[in-house]
Amino acid sequence: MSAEVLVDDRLKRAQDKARVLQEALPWMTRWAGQTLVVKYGGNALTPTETGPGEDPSFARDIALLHSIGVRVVVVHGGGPQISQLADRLGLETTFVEGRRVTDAPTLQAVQMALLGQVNPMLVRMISDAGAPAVGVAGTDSGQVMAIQHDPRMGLVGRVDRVDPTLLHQMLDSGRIPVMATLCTTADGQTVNVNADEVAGAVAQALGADKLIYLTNVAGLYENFGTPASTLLSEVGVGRLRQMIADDELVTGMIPKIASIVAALDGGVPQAHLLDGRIEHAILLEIFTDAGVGTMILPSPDAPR
Ligand SMILES: Nc1ncnc2c1ncn2[C@@H]1O[C@H](COP(=O)(O)OP(=O)(O)O)[C@@H](O)[C@H]1O
Ligand SMILES: CC(=O)N[C@@H](CCC(=O)OP(=O)(O)O)C(=O)O
Repeated sequence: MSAEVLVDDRLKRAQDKARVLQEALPWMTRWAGQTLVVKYGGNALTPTETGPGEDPSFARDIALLHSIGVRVVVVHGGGPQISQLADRLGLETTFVEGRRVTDAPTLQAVQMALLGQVNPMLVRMISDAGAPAVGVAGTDSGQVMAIQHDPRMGLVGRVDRVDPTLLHQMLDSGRIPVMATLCTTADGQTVNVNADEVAGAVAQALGADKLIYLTNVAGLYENFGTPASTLLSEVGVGRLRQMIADDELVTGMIPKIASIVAALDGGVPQAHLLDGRIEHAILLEIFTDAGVGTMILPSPDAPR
């Protein structure tokens, strides 16, 4: 290759980077000082034989958002990691409408996987990326209180209320709270709560400006699992209500969409469903004009 072609090539790459920066800058200004709740689904991590799987690009994205002044809270799941551990312990796994039936031994597996594996791993990854992450659980200081709603589900709760005081204090002091979704009932019982639900309730209690769910699909599909399946790039809460009423949602999408509807009804202005397995999914969503995944707005004409 001639010297001119090489110089040309370097110039083009530098110009591409300059274009990316130019596109990102207004979005950086727009999001500085805003509060973002990111729900990191266990499905966005690929579990390995020895651990829950790692994702340094996610950690670097979170650290970058923090460095430009975004107040970030990470709420994580770990469903596949819990199932893997339960399987090793010889425990049977049963899900009802996207929620795990949880008896006492299963609750121990949930605690081991979330508090012993996934939470410390995410805290370490974000810290390694240069940002001050702090591991917390819904049970800490009773910040997420839950109600045992269905005896058939066992030690499973639904969020009753969130006290955001501790989270605000951590955000005010420049920390990134990373929350595991074990919660407490009024009589002091620790319960397993679906992470989508906790993320939505935390976003609402914090008055967050954006709620992002990272999962293992490109976004929300109409006619999911059929040849007519289509990705929705933008959708209003009204359409989501219709999908729930028409039983169009299955498995893990049920708690996700229900919690997004509740969060937007509770004042969170926008939510996103993104494929967390895509490198830099969050940055692509926040810092590009086109965005990726599915954007959910209270109404079609709501501000972006
Ligand atoms: N309409 C839909 N659009 C996209 N995914 C759907 C839909 N309905 C059900 N799903 C399922 O929801 C899953 C994501 O939920 P879940 O397994 O709970 O992930 P996570 O661990 O990220 O919370 C997808 O892998 C997909 O199989
Ligand atoms: C009650 C209930 O279902 N709790 C979930 C908590 C983890 C979770 O929600 O993980 P994902 O976000 O990866 O699905 C569970 O036990 O799997």
